[in-house]
Amino acid sequence: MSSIFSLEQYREKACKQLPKMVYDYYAGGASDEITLRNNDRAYDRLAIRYHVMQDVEDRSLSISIGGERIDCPILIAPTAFHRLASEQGELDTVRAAGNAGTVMILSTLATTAVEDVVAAASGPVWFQLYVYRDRQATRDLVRRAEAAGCSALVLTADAQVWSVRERDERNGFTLPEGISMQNLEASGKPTFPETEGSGLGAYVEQNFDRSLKWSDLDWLAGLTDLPVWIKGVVRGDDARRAAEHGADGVIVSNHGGRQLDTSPATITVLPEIVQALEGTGTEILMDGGIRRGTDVLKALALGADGVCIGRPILWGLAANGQAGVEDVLRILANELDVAMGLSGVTSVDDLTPDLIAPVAE
Ligand SMILES: Cc1cc2nc3c(=O)[nH]c(=O)nc-3n(C[C@H](O)[C@H](O)[C@H](O)COP(=O)(O)O)c2cc1C
Ligand SMILES: CCCCCCC(=O)C(=O)O
Repeated sequence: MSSIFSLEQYREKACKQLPKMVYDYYAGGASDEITLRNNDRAYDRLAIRYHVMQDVEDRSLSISIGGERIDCPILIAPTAFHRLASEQGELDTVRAAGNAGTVMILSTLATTAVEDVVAAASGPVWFQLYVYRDRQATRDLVRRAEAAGCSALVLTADAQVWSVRERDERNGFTLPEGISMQNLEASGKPTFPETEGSGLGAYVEQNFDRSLKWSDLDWLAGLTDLPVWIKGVVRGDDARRAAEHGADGVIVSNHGGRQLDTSPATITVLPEIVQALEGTGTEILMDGGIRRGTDVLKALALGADGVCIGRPILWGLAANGQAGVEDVLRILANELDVAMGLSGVTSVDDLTPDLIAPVAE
């Protein structure tokens, strides 16, 4: 019987086990980490106005997303470098995703090749795309993701310019010998720069396309038959533009507080984005600071079709590999199930905005 009951306990365990450079990279945010903290805290400022006497004997957490039915509305956000947390890295994560009945979104910067990840999967894998200055390298990534069997592409739009990440600078973040960005081997862009301080900024500077604009979303949507999502949106007008430029889905995200510090907590901008996308058929996911089932419930009630979690997956992975990731997903899903039952709701579709109210001061 596990003595871990919460995602916070997984974070504490991972913190004890991981080298400081890795823990800080996973845990950290941009600059003063204000958005990082606000992502978490914003859920506490919302109360759940629950119903009673609703017969909640039979409950289901299943949802349809991107044309697929999955058991659990908690998806795995794309995060780089899983082999810094466990030897099997992304293979552990994708096996856990399959057993939990959810989607894994694989990072461009995975430390396992997309072909190997999909081969180990028993559920859907989506591919997160960073657009490289070298468009042929970007096309190659798309073709590899398609050929491997990924079922959607997720274009990350909030990292054209690298943020200031003081923890990584202080620690001189680098990739250890033997760990590399496996999806970029073919395009000859696998190397992590040797620099003073963190190599992350230098890599992004050299490789990511800073000129990314809305017409590039049309370009990507025209390049592939896969559904295209855009990740990193925090405004209604941008969400609407994304839909106009061919996005099938939008991920409301501020990159877990790792890019523009003092950008808004994602749960606070979700209603604006839901409103902007009304009637467009564009699906909505959101991430940032989700650590409790009640956080998930609030996001779903305010109009997200599902949520993603980033760091808690890495904590599970570091603490206990595949079993740790499965346990993180199990704990959060169980908390959501309890929160739904106690709110008088039996299915995700029945979570509605009237359940949520600002906490009275
Ligand atoms: C260590 C780490 C690496 C990340 N790498 C990527 C990435 O490669 N691509 C991407 O689009 N987002 C990346 N993100 C952002 C996550 O996809 C997600 O937006 C964020 O982690 C959600 O917040 P949470 O960690 O509070 O759940 C990363 C986040 C972390 C913590
Ligand atoms: C190799 C440099 C880029 C790493 C990007 C991973 C990421 O998005 C993050 O937030 O960290």
